[in-house]
Amino acid sequence: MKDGAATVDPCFISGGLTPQEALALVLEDVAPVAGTETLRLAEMAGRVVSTPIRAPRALPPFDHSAMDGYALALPASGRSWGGFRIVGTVVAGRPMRGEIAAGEAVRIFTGAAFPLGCDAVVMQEHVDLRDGAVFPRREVRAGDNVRLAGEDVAPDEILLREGTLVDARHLALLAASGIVEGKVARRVRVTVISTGTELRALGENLSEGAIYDSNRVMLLELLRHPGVDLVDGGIVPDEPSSTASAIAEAAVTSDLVITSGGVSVGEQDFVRRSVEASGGSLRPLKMGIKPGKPLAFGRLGKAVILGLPGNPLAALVGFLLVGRHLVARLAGATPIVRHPLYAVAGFDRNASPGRFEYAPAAVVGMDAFGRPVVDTLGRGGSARLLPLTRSDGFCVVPPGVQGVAKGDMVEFVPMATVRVFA
Ligand SMILES: Nc1nc2c(c(=O)[nH]1)N[C@H]1C(S)=C(S)[C@@H](COP(=O)(O)OP(=O)(O)OC[C@H]3O[C@@H](n4cnc5c(N)ncnc54)[C@H](O)[C@@H]3O)O[C@H]1N2
Ligand code: MOO
Repeated sequence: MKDGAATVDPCFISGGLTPQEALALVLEDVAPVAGTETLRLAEMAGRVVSTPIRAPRALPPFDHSAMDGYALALPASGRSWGGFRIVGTVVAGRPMRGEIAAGEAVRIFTGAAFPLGCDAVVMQEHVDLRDGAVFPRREVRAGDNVRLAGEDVAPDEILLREGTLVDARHLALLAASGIVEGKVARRVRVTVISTGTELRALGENLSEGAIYDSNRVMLLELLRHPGVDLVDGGIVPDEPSSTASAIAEAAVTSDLVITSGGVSVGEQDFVRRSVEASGGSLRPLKMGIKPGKPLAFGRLGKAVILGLPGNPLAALVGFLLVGRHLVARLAGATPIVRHPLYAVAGFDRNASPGRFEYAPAAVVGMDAFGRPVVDTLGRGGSARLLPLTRSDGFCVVPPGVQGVAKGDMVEFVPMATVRVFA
């Protein structure tokens, strides 16, 4: 494919559901957690608004000047030529008493309450001053440089909708409105468990055939957020009873249990059987993706279970495509609509029949049109971590006959979005 964005040939989505279809099925099955708490303003950052917050007052609360200059009381004719006698000064925080008569002016500063009787503000750069009067050098119209009470927010208007993930901008809006506290959804409790007899925790000795557990620290970091009550569920060996009891225990206190490893088809893949043995269910998602195909989703009691594959890149992609959305849904956050970004492929790659391939890629430059060019950094593989650390995101190679050729536009998912609530 040479021109335009790589499109998906539906005949080739035979390997499973598209990521969007699989996510929609999963989210259909998950409801936001019940329970709210009331928090002080600064503590609301990173939390999800559970009840709409309305404006107790207008913003701005009073008419005021947008510039340093002179507030003019225009004559009935509306003309602004000639001199306006300066009768006082008004600064921010100290409103002026009394009313200004037509033909008079007040020295005014940005943020100062607009004096009664005045019609407009002229910037100080646009006037001449003579004999205690101000002479505008250009026409001034009523309303110029005046910010009216309520022009930003009307009283009782909704400031934050239910489902808003509170960030610095929302805190500023609430503070401007004088709101000291607000109701947010309770934090979502997520437990992360690594499964695998070969896994060792950091600090332990590596015996023959063992590796250090790297998924847990990665997933915990991707989940670290004020809206998440994180639990490190440790490592469980590939053994039915310990896997079952670790998952069952976590499911009692957690809204979401994320496991990695043990979800594939081998006899040593105990996660599904463990969840089922405890009375829950866990099904492969049948998502047509590479890596990450063995992803599984289910329930145990009230908890949602997400089984990520063991290979680190596959676990990360599973978290990108499903895990982070599950947490957002459980928290009651309004889904963030992100339109796909595209970049110019600096590489050739065959498509994987029936699978969307997520290939770590780095931005390596710009083309003649100023568009970013991305490259996939040589040989990848779902067990490799080093190329991942050198990448800026993922290129999505869609299923289709042609694959991607140098110069094609490919979807690019920035690494910054591979996080909870991102
Ligand atoms: N016969 C088949 N074998 C496999 C298939 C398949 O379809 N048929 N799929 C392969 C794919 S793709 C993946 S991905 C893996 C997923 O398998 P599991 O989720 O069951 O994962 P494990 O077998 O437990 O581990 C896979 C790999 O990852 C390493 N691992 C596991 N946990 C961690 C961790 N916490 N930190 C670092 N590395 C971890 C583990 O040692 C294995 O090397 O299955 C393929 N096989
Ligand atoms: O999910 Mo596996 O790592 O696709 O390669």
